[in-house]
Amino acid sequence: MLADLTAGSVADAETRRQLRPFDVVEREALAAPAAVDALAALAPAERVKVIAEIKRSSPSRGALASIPDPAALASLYETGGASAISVLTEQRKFGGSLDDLMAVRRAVSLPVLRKDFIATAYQVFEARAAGADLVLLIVAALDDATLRTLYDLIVELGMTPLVETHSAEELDRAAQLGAGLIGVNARNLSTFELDRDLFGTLVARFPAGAIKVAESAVLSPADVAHYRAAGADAVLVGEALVTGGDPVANLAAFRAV
Ligand SMILES: O=P(O)(O)OC[C@@H](O)[C@@H](O)c1c[nH]c2ccccc12
Repeated sequence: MLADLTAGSVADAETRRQLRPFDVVEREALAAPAAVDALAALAPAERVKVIAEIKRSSPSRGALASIPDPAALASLYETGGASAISVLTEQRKFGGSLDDLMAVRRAVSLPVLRKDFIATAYQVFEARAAGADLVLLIVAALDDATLRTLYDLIVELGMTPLVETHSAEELDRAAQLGAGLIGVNARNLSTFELDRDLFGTLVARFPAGAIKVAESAVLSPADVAHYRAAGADAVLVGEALVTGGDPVANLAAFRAV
């Protein structure tokens, strides 16, 4: 599934490149307003930081929410105290787009994450041109050379990589990069199995100074407390916020942990 999602995202980017060639997107990326410092926004603090996600559907859960106005939802997330906004831009299974990201960019001053299956430089330049401040890199989807190349490009463009892992070996690969923002996804992106305890199992392997993000499977404040107790600096929440009614109230409850 992860290979299929990555191949699909790369293919869709290739289609876009036919209309907007690399040099055009590169020029737009270099002309974009400077990226926001995401590490400062997500730095460890007294209270857990929340990365609030805009996600319409997923392969594991199907349709979640139509989200006709992602900018309005992002504004509610900002009001609710989110520290960053994650925007799914993968279209085939998650119903997202770069248009969503650009709309969110115009609506909030928080750091914005491009959540997608990134495997090419073109996709990184697209993210910057659209106003992203962070870009997701999924360790399991990339070989070491590609991971290194894309990591360096994201940093070179002034953005922050969120390096996502799902095993000890992948966390060690993230540490090798010198990543300052590392996530552990409770969800296995190939089998969809969920393991909220994986973060706690791996927390000791985070490099000193890296910001520790627990991703997925937060359905209640108790889940946030579980990740916080295990050492998470931040949590990444999607489904519970897009399906759970009042996002401002939900965020307040998550942050009160
Ligand atoms: O909806 P949840 O269980 O709160 O999960 C959010 C987020 O962690 C999840 O959407 C996610 C984490 N890593 C990803 C990589 C690709 C697509 C999606 C994801």
